Amino acid sequence: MTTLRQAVVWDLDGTLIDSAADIAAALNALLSAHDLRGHDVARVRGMIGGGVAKLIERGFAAAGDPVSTLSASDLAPRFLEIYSAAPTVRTKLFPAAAETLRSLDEAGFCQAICTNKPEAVSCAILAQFDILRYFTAVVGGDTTAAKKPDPLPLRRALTLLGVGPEAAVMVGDSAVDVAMARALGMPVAAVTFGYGGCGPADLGADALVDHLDQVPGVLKTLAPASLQVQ
Ligand SMILES: O=C(O)COP(=O)(O)O
Ligand SMILES: [Mg+2]
Repeated sequence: MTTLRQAVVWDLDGTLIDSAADIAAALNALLSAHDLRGHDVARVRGMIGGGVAKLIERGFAAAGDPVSTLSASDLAPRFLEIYSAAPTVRTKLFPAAAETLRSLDEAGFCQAICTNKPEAVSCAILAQFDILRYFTAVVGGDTTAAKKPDPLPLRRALTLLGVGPEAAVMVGDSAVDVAMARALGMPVAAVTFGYGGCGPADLGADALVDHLDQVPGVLKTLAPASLQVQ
């Protein structure tokens, strides 16, 4: 049996970490500084996944004060300052996240993160939960010139992993994850507990995952047998 390296590229928010409460707290602090009312966590969940500027744009629009894309980008550094000061107060790993990453690592898979969250705070959060060591690469929303759903960050992740798209599977929670993987012809699994916005079944993923401990089994069904790591 061949033992070619096989890779898993993970989304972060809504897939490995349940980060909505800390993101909501930072967004609400920013809204409050502009004399606007905040949103509850459930509402903010649906705003996550497009990167910081998109979150701000959605947050201000929902508070009744739409800001242009340009000023959402202007507000991004302040949001990031607030968020980066306390990114793991209420954030938790989803059940079995650490165990799944460890078992895939032990089975010989190489793993990367491809998130629209900025790279530095993503690495800080992964380190905080002691799972940074499982990733060969962390590609954030500010790492390349484009964000998901553009395939550029996924290409960067694969380059850093040293594999082609035929040897990798994407695991995410949103339409942007599915679209990005499709653009490179990569199989994609979607978690059903994430921040996807639409129903998981509507994402058009190749497989659905209700619990992260199902991921190793799902990888077997999605990856060509010739690439399976023994
Ligand atoms: O939108 C964000 O900031 C991050 O979201 P992601 O980790 O799901 O890409
Ligand atoms: Mg996500």
